[in-house]
Amino acid sequence: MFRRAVTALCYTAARALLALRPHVHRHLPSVRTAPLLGFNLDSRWSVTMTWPFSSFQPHDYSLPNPSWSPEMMRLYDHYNSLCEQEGGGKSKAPWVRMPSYNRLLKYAKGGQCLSKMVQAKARLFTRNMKEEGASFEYVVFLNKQEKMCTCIFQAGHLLEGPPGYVHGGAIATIIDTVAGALTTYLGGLVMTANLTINYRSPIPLGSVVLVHSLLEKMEERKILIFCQVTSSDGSKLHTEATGLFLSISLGHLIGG
Ligand SMILES: CCCCCCCCCCCCCCCC(=O)SCCNC(=O)CCNC(=O)[C@H](O)C(C)(C)COP(=O)(O)OP(=O)(O)OC[C@H]1O[C@@H](n2cnc3c(N)ncnc32)[C@H](O)[C@@H]1OP(=O)(O)O
Repeated sequence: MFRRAVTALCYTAARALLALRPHVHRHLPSVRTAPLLGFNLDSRWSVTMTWPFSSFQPHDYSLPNPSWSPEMMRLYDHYNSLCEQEGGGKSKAPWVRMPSYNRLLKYAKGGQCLSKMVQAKARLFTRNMKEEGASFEYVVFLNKQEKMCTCIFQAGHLLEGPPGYVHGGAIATIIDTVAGALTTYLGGLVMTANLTINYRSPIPLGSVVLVHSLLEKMEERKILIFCQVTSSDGSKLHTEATGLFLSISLGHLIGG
């Protein structure tokens, strides 16, 4: 369901971008979408394709790869078993796995002065490492009923800060990503306005932790999120954070 919603969002955004930039126009099949960037928990979205840009299906990085540790796999299997299954099984299950690609918009203008070369090479920060297991390995599960996300995060060796532990900026990044995913689901296109982080205990490099992200308050364009990073068994608190996200227009993103 969420995958379809994200696809519809990407599709709608792509159409708007392409309308602004007719010289890159391509044929996009017709699709029934909700209003532009208007995610709604109760809406029923219907799309006839899985990827709006071409017949090429991008790699979904939220699926297991050989670098995932047994603990990562155990948690993945656990949350996956609580999910809606493709084809209708457990359709009432509140959890969905969120797919994750290394680009959000293929033709995003990305501000006013992004060159074609930069556009072509642009990649999502958390998905830009070719070597599996070297940096951010993660999968985000969304609970639609509880309006929360849980991310299973395995921190690779390139994320070192203090010797043997994860860099605080990398922790901030995964928190921003998980909270950003939740707020995108709740509020459409968003940007982080404020992130306040308390680092309570260091995260060992290579370990698997859980990043929980929960809606605290939603007031017009403002979405307030509470986050906790814990050890995989929940016994140790590593990090706490609050994030303020603001719904934005597509024009804000592309410098219009
Ligand atoms: C398209 C396909 C998508 C597919 C999707 C798939 C999901 C895949 C997930 C990936 C997840 C990645 C997640 C990365 C998320 C980033 O990393 S975003 C990058 C980092 N953030 C930025 O660069 C943002 C830079 N800042 C800005 O652009 C602007 O300041 C903002 C945040 C958009 C706000 O500007 P604005 O819209 O003009 O808002 P403004 O009118 O100033 O303020 C509105 C209200 O908010 C309040 N406010 C604004 N800023 C603040 C603040 N910092 N603190 C407190 N209050 C504030 C104001 O006081 C005002 O309040 P009221 O007066 O209404 O009560």
